[in-house]
Amino acid sequence: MSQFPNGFEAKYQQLLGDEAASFFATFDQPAQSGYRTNPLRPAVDAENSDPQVPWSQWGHYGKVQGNGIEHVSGYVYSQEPSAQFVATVLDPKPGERVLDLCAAPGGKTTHIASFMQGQGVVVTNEINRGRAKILASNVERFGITNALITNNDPESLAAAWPEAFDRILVDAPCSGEGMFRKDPEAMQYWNVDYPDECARRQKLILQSAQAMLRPGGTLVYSTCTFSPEEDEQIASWANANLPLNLVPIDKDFGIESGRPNWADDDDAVKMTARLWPQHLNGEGHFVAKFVKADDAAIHGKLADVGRLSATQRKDYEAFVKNDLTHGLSGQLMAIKDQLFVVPVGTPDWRKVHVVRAGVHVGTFKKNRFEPSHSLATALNPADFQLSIETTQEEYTQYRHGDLLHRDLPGKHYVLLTLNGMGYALGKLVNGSIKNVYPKGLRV
Ligand SMILES: C[S@@+](CC[C@H](N)C(=O)[O-])C[C@H]1O[C@@H](n2cnc3c(N)ncnc32)[C@H](O)[C@@H]1O
Repeated sequence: MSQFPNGFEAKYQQLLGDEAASFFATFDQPAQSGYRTNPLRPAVDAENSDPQVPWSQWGHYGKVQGNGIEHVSGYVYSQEPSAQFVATVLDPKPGERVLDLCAAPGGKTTHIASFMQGQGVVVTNEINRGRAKILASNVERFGITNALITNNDPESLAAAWPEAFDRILVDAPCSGEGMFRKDPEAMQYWNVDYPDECARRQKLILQSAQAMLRPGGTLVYSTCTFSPEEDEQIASWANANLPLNLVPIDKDFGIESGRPNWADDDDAVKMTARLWPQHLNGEGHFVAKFVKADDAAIHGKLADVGRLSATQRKDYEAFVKNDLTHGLSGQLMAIKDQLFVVPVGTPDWRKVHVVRAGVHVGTFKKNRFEPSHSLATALNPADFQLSIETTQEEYTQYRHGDLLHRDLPGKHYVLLTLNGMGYALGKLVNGSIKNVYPKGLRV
């Protein structure tokens, strides 16, 4: 049997009774790994023999290679199977404005964006600055073009954006018991009082989160812990004390209801969902879904984006005409010599700390426009006039910083691909493909 922190075993023995033995036995089994394929990318390999995660549209069991082209080019995202239930319950729709409040490293954000198909806005926030940067790089790698990435505490966001969102996900910081099997180091923070400590923070986060939800909007609260203090008891508290009403979650495939006897016999928590490792192939998770009373349109101002000068517009349009198959969708925004495209409907961000808005399109130089590496991840081969397939050897050489050659005329920014998957821009000039791979990314 695994080495648990003091008090953990006794607590779950008492809570689970007869079921405790099968629960503890799961800790001697390997953790379940999974990944999702990316519907924002073209289906380059429709045949996938890895078994499907039953509750997740794009989900499969299996491991992703960190340095493989599928991961580097954002065709897959590694995510534990139970975690894939959360955005499925949130059920975001194209065109909506969605907030992922506790978002790094970006597992749920990339899943949310998969449902939104590039339409609407996903505001993805992370309180921790270092983790917000990791979130930004994962958003970019996955080819998400309709995101506003922010780095704020929930209270400041609530002050800036009252009732501004159709859907909100609170994937709360928690005691992480459901991850003990996957990452035994997570146990070191645990003590018998830790769940109560986390619950106090979760209540504060939920208070701010509900203030940002429009009437009639949907809020999903999730944790990766087993502790009733952070699961059923938080759901019951929010249902009773915030303007949020629990709504039922469809449960199948061994997913169970929350347990009323762990929340003062509040029957409403039967509407919540628990994923237990002894009942399905996945780690421990808890999910509750709420709707805010009354229906109404989104409130709040929209971002005022910087307009392009006539010269900038001409240079950008020349680039689109020469190198892309169509203009970029969204609102173009110039900040000095930098060009961005931000999603239509982005809320006014003047009072929040933005890490990245939409996609960095490129830089205006004297009489020309230089596209950014971000376009290699934001766009797909069909969006470029020319995409050039490379060999595995050329892929390694180019990512190292070398020049490539092709017997092709003209001057174009091209997308370089491996197995049909884009990984970098190249600058084709009369047969030479000049290396424009960012120096910081070279390997
Ligand atoms: C469970 S993790 C999020 C995982 C992420 N949703 C995903 O799917 O990849 C919780 C996040 O909440 C952040 N966090 C910690 N304290 C917070 C607070 N007081 N308010 C908001 N977020 C907080 C953590 O930095 C962490 O990134």
